[in-house]
Amino acid sequence: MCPARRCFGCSTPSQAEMVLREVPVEQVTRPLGRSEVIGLLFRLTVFGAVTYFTIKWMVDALDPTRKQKVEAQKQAEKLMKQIGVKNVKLSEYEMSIAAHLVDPLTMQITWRDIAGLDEVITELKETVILPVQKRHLFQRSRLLQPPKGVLLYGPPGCGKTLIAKATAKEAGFRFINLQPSTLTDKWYGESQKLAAAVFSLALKLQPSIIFIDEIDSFLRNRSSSDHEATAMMKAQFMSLWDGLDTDYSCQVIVMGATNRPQDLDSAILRRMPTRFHINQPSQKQREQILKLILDDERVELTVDLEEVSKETEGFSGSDLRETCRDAALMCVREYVSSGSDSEDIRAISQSDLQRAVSKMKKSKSAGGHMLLHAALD
Ligand SMILES: Nc1ncnc2c1ncn2[C@@H]1O[C@H](COP(=O)(O)OP(=O)(O)OP(=O)(O)O)[C@@H](O)[C@H]1O
Repeated sequence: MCPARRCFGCSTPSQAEMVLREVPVEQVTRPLGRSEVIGLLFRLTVFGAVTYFTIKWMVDALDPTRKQKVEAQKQAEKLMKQIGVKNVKLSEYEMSIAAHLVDPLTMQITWRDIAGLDEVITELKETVILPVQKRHLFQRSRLLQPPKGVLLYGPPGCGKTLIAKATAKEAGFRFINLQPSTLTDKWYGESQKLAAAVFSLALKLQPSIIFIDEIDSFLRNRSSSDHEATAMMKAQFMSLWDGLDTDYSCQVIVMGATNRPQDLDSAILRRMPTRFHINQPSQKQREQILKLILDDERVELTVDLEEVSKETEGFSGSDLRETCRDAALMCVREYVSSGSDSEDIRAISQSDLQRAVSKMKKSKSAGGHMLLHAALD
């Protein structure tokens, strides 16, 4: 007898045919019973579910950004709870942007924390804050709508970030503090989804400010050397930004800060018609900043801040703060080294401030030399 199939050479039936002959015909052709169908469906469902979850688990395990995403999600959920945002469903990408969200209620910076920039503050109040706070007064005028883009430019450490935070705080805006790396250090294609998520999140949480520090590093002059994904992300960012302009009632402002406005793409500059130059503080401004920084500190009555302000030409607000901190630390160091068990640390004196100023001048010029060498190398 031929083993497997029917042998056409002879008329002997194959093994398979023999087996089939033994199964009654009605059993092969009869329709399945109800319980058999249910059993089959159940088995198919279990099989499908196991396959789906296994594949999902494998994809998750292979995703290098998974840990970051989980962290971002936790952070975002915490923040959303804090700011009382309920019933707003966020996508995975919006979640990772929401991790950079700052609640105006928990934000500490107000106008009172900024010295010497009264003109900028007044203009911001008129152009940005008032139209938001008194919407009904401005509603009918297209000209008086708050700008969708504001640029703060000037040397580092002079208060650009302070101004942005205080604006959000005073206007009651939610503040999305975006570092360029959030969008650019991503896998191919992710940047665009994240850029879209920035705007969709800002709209869901409006009124909100999208603050982009070092906006030049992110939206600099477009060049042919741009990576294709970067170029696409920039283009998309701009078109989403334009979308804000067409939506008359939306309350989202993009606020950018830069030390290098000349590096900004002209298309970006056009989208930021309201610009503020936050320059290196003048002598009068330095005196005001020093006064503010030392306001809550123990300072000898003989300290002459006008004198200190004259000696600190070229210092930024941040340099002044560091100088005052150094002077205060001198008092602490003296207290520790004297082994005193007195309840008080002595007040900051004029000579502490003068020593701290010379130290800062030295470190600034050393920094300057280092930069010069780096540029020449
Ligand atoms: N006008 C100011 N009044 C009070 N403090 C100031 C002022 N300018 C700067 N400072 C101090 O310097 C710190 C740094 O300021 P800020 O971060 O706003 O500078 P920036 O211009 O954003 O700098 P960067 O370009 O480096 O981001 C502030 O936290 C504050 O302590």
